[in-house]
Amino acid sequence: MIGRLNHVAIATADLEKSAAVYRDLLGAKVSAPHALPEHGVTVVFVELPNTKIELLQPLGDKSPIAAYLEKSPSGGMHHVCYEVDDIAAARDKLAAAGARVLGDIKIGAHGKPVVFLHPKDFVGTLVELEQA
Ligand SMILES: CC[C@@H](C(=O)O)C(=O)SCCNC(=O)CCNC(=O)[C@H](O)C(C)(C)COP(=O)(O)OP(=O)(O)OC[C@H]1O[C@@H](n2cnc3c(N)ncnc32)[C@H](O)[C@@H]1OP(=O)(O)O
Ligand SMILES: [Co+2]
Repeated sequence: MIGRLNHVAIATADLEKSAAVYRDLLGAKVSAPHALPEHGVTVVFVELPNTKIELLQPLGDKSPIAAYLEKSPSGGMHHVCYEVDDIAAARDKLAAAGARVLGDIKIGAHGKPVVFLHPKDFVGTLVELEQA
């Protein structure tokens, strides 16, 4: 079902400082910050030759990454995103198998449909699916 690794997301309380680590220390191509109020995050994209890193900072008072940062104030790996050909079919198949699907399919940071799967059903890792 899953295809390419689309991105790995890292939660941070200080987006500017984290972007500087990737840009200035690691020498990566780093975007300007994009606010995504529908997702409750501001994101910076780090372009790597074979995938992307998303640096995420909470946006608004109901951010889905706020509780994570309370537990890990220095930040950390938040989710992995795999590409699928048909996101509705993937969601339905996983839900039928008993996996917890978190909310509805939404349009994600790359303008494509995305949906999240509960970390407790995926080896302790929050999984995002993105339609390729
Ligand atoms: C940039 C836009 C978009 C894109 O296109 O790429 C994005 O990536 S947006 C990214 C942010 N959006 C989301 O994360 C949406 C989905 N997330 C959620 O629905 C919630 O965050 C959650 C996963 C259900 C957790 O909700 P929360 O209120 O934080 O619940 P708990 O704190 O009670 O956590 C329950 C349980 O799960 C563990 N947990 C939580 N988050 C993670 C995580 N990221 N990775 C691994 N494990 C996680 C948490 O520790 C709890 O465990 P226990 O303490 O053992 O119960
Ligand atoms: Co993501």
